[in-house]
Amino acid sequence: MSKTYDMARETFAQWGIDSESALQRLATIPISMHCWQGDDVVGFETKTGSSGGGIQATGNHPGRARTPDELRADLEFAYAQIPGNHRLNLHAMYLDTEENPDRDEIEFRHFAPWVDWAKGQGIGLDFNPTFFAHAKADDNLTLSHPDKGIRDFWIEHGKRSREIAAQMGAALGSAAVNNIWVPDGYKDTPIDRMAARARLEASLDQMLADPLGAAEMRDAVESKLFGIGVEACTVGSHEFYMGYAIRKGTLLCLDMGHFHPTENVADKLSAVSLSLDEILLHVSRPMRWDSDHVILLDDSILSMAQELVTADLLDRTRIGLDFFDATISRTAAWVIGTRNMQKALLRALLLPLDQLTKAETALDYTTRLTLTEEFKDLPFGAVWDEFCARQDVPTGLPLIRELDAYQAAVASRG
Ligand SMILES: C[C@H](O)[C@H](O)[C@@H](O)C(=O)CO
Ligand SMILES: [Mn+2]
Repeated sequence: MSKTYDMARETFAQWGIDSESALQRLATIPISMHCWQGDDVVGFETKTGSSGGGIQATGNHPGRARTPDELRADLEFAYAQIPGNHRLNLHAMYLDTEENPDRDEIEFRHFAPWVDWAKGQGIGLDFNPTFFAHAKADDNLTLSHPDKGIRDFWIEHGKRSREIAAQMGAALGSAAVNNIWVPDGYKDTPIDRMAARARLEASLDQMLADPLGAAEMRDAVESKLFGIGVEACTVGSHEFYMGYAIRKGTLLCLDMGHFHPTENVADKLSAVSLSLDEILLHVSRPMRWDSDHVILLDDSILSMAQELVTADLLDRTRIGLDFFDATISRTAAWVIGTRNMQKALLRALLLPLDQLTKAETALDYTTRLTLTEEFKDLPFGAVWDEFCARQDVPTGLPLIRELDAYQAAVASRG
């Protein structure tokens, strides 16, 4: 134990906070790191369509992973710089096979190398059907397309994705979340929103009809406000999916970039959790729109972590990340973003909750404000450094040296 940590431990103890319990709790919280930060959401299929689903990585920093092996090597490096034991969130378009199955033909075996690798790493996997970057998504309509043939194609893709997720969960002994994000929408004002939403609902019902075991997989549905090319209407809006998740018992995915920029997504956690068993988060940093910037240790992330702790939602929330920045080192992006999520959680775990709730219940808002502001000066950094040291993960200058050296080693990738 370092001297600095020892002093910090004393300081927190004076406020009635046990930093050791905070460290122990933090070590048990897995973050599901998204594979798509490593290759700018390109995937490993032979591309058949132009639709990017309105999401777009910008930048051309050297080092993009071009193969599953390169992506796994980058992930291994990133995990080694992140304290704790985490998960990988895979999209269906990241299959690893010599075959070229269409989306409605994918099977578990096309992802077997990922499962073997995850076993070796001791990490869990999560999964996502990919309803974009395909010729049959070029109308910006998939599960809600007026053409039954197109809807059926995507329903089959969705069913297969669920089965793959369930087999991943079974193989790894840890339930995989299968998150459904559908980019469907209209660039200009539609006449019949109801018909599109009714079609989406009917398609989802068919996709989810098979009740797969909760020990192997859990379904999640992700809403969105708008995307490039679907500015006027997104079929799978927040209200649509909140109702759907509550009625059907799926997880609701709250992506921090999928709301009006001034909305406080952290505020939604307690509200929706009263009607849902579990929540999935896509922690992101929207800048003016759903720009998917790397998350900072900023107010929005701190509030999110604080809500998870104060509302006692950690055991009912799967924390996933969703950002992609191709203007910086992609491995550094993963490491910085994931560590920031952990740092935010640590700060929340180090709050004097009893004192704060007592003050609030007594309507003593002066004490509540004094406490939150005084707390900002406490030595969180020393506790974080101790956490990293115990997990044998670098901080400060040694971390920067690691990140730079890895980036230099992958920069020659074509
Ligand atoms: C690649 C992801 O599925 C995607 O980012 C989705 O989760 C999303 O947030 C779309 O805006
Ligand atoms: Mn998302």
